[in-house]
Amino acid sequence: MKTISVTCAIIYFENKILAVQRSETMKLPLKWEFPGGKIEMGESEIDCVKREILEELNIHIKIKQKLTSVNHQYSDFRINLIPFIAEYISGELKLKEHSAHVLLDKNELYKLNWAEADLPILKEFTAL
Ligand SMILES: Nc1nc2c([nH]c(=O)n2[C@@H]2O[C@H](COP(=O)(O)OP(=O)(O)OP(=O)(O)O)[C@@H](O)[C@H]2O)c(=O)[nH]1
Repeated sequence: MKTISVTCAIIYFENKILAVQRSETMKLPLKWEFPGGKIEMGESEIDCVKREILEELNIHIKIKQKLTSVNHQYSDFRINLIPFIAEYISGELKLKEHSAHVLLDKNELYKLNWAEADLPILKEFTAL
């Protein structure tokens, strides 16, 4: 089965963490995730995550730390999800693809209905 490599960013924004909700028409509809997307051919992980955040949210970020990648099997694809902690630098936040966003304290993140592959990331991040 196909494995896709996807980067995502846990972004500190105004002292909170930004989470975004997938739209009804995306894969994993209405699940919450950290924004990001698929790595393009020849692209570095960091270039990918910065590009995706600019495309999806219209903001610039600075990468602070890489967390542990997660390999997860969904029913129809396998994902290698590569997480980074980042901070907001500039730009006006605009959702280009997602249906909603929230800014939460670290200890509130678990309340959302996360994409399954994000759960180990959430666990590692909240324990930091
Ligand atoms: N960006 C992002 N994607 C995630 C996370 N967790 C997770 O399982 N994914 C999955 O990773 C896949 C790739 O992300 P993407 O944002 O490039 O996907 P996409 O909407 O372009 O996919 P599609 O066009 O095939 O529906 C999606 O199927 C998404 O469900 C996450 O935290 N962030």
